[in-house]
Amino acid sequence: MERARSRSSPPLVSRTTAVDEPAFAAAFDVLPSPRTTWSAPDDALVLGGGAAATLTASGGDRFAAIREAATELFESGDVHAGTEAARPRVFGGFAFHEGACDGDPWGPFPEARFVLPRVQLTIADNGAWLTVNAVGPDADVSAVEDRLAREVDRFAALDRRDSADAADAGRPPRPGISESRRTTSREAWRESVGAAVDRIRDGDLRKVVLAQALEADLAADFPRAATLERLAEKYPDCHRYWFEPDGGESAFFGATPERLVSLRGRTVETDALAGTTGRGETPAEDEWLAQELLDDEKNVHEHELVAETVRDQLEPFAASISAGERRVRRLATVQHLHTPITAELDADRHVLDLVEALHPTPAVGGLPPDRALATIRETEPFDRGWYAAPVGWIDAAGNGAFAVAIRSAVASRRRATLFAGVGIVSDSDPDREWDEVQLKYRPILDELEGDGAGDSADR
Ligand SMILES: C=C(O[C@H]1C=CC=C(C(=O)O)[C@@H]1O)C(=O)O
Repeated sequence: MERARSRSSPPLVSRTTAVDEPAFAAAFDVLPSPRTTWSAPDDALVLGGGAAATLTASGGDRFAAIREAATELFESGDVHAGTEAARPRVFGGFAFHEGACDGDPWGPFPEARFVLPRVQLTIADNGAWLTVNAVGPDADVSAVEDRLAREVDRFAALDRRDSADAADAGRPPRPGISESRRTTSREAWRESVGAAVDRIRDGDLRKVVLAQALEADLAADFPRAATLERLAEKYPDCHRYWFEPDGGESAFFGATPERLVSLRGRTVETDALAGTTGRGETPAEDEWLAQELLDDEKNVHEHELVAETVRDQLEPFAASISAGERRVRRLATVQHLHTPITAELDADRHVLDLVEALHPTPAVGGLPPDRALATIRETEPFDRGWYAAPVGWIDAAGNGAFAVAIRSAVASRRRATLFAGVGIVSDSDPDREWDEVQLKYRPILDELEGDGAGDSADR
C-alpha cells in the first residue's frame, strides 16, 4: 500500500497581499496547472495554480496517510496571510473506494490527492487576496516575496470583474454534444435495480445507491472557466470544485448541494441530503412537489436512513449532537429532503477523522455499508473514481470542509464523463429511479449541450 508522500518537505513560506479583484475567467486562464477552484456558500472563493506541495495516497489508509502528510507539511511555517481566508490550506479529494480510480477516465487521478497551491487568488467578503506559497528548497522568504510582487503585476494587468450580464456576453458558448454513450442501458438498469430491491426485501440490504455514467463527446473545446462561471451563477448555494491532476489534460469538477462535514474548532456541521423530486413549471407546482416529497413515505424512509446513520457515526466523537427540522432544499433542477445536523466534539479532532468516519454516507453508499459497497462494485459497470467521494480542504489546525462530490464530471478538451446515482430502497421503481438519474445529470449536462441544442444526451 502506498503511503502518503509530500513531494517537497517543510518548512513552508506563505505571503499574501490585497489586490483588486480580477475577472474570474482571466484569473483562471492565467494560473498554471494543476489548477484548483473551491467555493462554498459560507466560504471564500479560492483559485489555485501550480503546486507548492502535493500530497498523494492510496489504499484503505488514504485518509490517515493524508492527515499525517498534511500535519507534517503544516508543522513549521513562516506565514503572513493578511486575512484568515488566505491562510495556507491544501485542497483536493479522495477516491470513493480503494481501486476506484483503476479505469477510464480516472487514469491521472490518484486515490487521494491534495495540493497546496503555489499561487492562490482568494476572493473573500473582505476583498481579493493574492498568495504565493513555497515549501522545502523553494521556501526562501525573499524569493517568495519577489514572486508575489511579480504575480501582483501580472494580476493587475488582467481584466477586472464585470457585471454578470457583461461577463455572460463575453463568454464562449456551451460546446454542444456530438455523441454520447451510456454505461448502463435501460434494460440493464431495470435488472440491477430489480435485483437490489429483491435483496432489500429479503433483508440482506436496507438501502443501496446505484449510479450510472454518461460519456459525451463535445462538439467544440470544453470552455473551462465559462462553465465554472455559469455553474456559480446557477448554483450559488452549492459547493463548487475543480481539481486538475498532474498534466492538466483533464479535471474533475461539479456543483454539489451535499456537505459531508465541516469542522471549526470543535464545532461540526453536516447534512443529511437524500430523497428527490423535480422542479415545477410554476411556483405553485414547485410547492406542490415539495409538499408531496415531504409526505412521501418512500423518500422519507430513504432520507431518514441517512440522517440516522450520520448521527450514529458522529456519536463516538461528540459531546452533543442536534438535528434541525427535515425540510425541502430547492435547487435549479431538483428538490431534495434535507436535515441539517450539528455537533460539538468531546475532544480536539482532525477533520479527516470525521471524513473517514462519515464516508460513504448512505446518501451515496448504502446500508449496511459493507454489503452496499460490495453491491455497488458488483453492479456498476464503471469506476466511480472521485464521484460521490469527499472533496475539500484542510488547514494547519486540522479544521476543514468537505463536500460529497456528486453532480460532477471529468472533462478533458473534447470529452466529458458525467456521473449520477439514486438511493434504492424496498419500494423503488426502476423507471422512476432512471428518470431521477437523468435529472441529476442536468446541472452538468445543461452546461455541455449547445445553446440551440438538438443534441440532448439524456432523453
Ligand atoms: C447520489 C446522488 O445523490 C444523492 C444525494 C441526494 C439525493 C439522493 C437521492 O434522492 O437518491 C442521493 O442519495 C447523485 O446525485 O449522484
